[in-house]
Amino acid sequence: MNLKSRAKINLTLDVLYKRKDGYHEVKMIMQEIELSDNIVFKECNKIEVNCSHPFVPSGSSNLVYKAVELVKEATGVDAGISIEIEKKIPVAAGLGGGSSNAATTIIGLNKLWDLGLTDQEMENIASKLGADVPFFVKGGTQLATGIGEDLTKLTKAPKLWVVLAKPNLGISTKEVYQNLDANKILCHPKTDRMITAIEKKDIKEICTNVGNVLESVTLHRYSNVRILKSKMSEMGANSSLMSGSGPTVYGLCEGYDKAIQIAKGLGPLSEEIFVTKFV
Ligand SMILES: C[C@](O)(CO)[C@H](O)COP(=O)(O)OP(=O)(O)OC[C@H]1O[C@@H](n2ccc(N)nc2=O)[C@H](O)[C@@H]1O
Ligand SMILES: Nc1ncnc2c1ncn2[C@@H]1O[C@H](COP(=O)(O)OP(=O)(O)OP(=O)(O)O)[C@@H](O)[C@H]1O
Repeated sequence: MNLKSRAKINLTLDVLYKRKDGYHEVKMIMQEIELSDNIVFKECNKIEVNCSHPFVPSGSSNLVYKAVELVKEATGVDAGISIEIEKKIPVAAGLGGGSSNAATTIIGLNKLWDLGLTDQEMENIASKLGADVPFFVKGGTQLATGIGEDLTKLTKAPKLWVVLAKPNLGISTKEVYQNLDANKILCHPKTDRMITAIEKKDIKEICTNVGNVLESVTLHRYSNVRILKSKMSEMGANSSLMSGSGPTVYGLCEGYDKAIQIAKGLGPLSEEIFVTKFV
């Protein structure tokens, strides 16, 4: 069996405060995009996870392996599986690639092993793997609160093209959160306005209200992320923003031709550029 494992961007990402457990209380709107990895499931008598990407581990330290173990633990199934991850989503990029692979694994095993898990049960398993993982069980457009695991599905957002540009550096999400002072955030995104804009399918308002407080950490540190963001807007994207903890920057466009034009223009500045769209 083959399943697509799609990436996400953060349309908004607000941090409300730092919790006692070290995590941050967030309020963010996540959007699934078409850019995807391919996950191949094959019958096997033990757990095997392989990925040929140089920065992604094979074997037991891969999030996918951990997802298989958790599904087995939660359901009592005694079976093996061989999983191959064909990577296209840039790694350590702010696009949730590993989280998506883990969620797709839970969904895939639920089908293959006929487990009858509900979305809520799959989200509960997913939340043990990472803050971003539960989102990918249902995908689409969702409001995420808590550390990212309290999810509310929103109306489907209107179709927008997305130009993604990933500078040649990997970023640790943990470090970015550690370097954020939640008491000194100057500008919080207007999440509620974004929700209304999505409900009304108001593209102009959606593009006006994107915002990510983690930009204050990553843009401050890396000039190439700053440059990519401003180039996207200069070249005519309706808006541009960093996704997650970065370093990927995205530009939103109403038309495919504009998105392609921007992607071509960014060519010399970034090795990994993709044109994709909202799911
Ligand atoms: C930046 C985002 O990708 C936005 O969607 C997420 O908030 C991060 O999600 P993620 O990568 O799945 O995060 P995890 O793997 O659970 O956590 C990585 C590290 O990020 C920090 N972390 C994560 C989520 C959160 N709400 N507060 C945090 O402080 C913690 O230090 C944690 O050790
Ligand atoms: N299946 C996987 N796919 C990608 N990375 C994985 C996987 N399993 C473990 N990892 C490790 O997780 C780290 C983060 O990779 P990932 O691509 O998920 O980051 P990200 O896009 O920044 O995630 P997020 O947006 O959730 O913070 C990488 O350094 C990688 O080695």
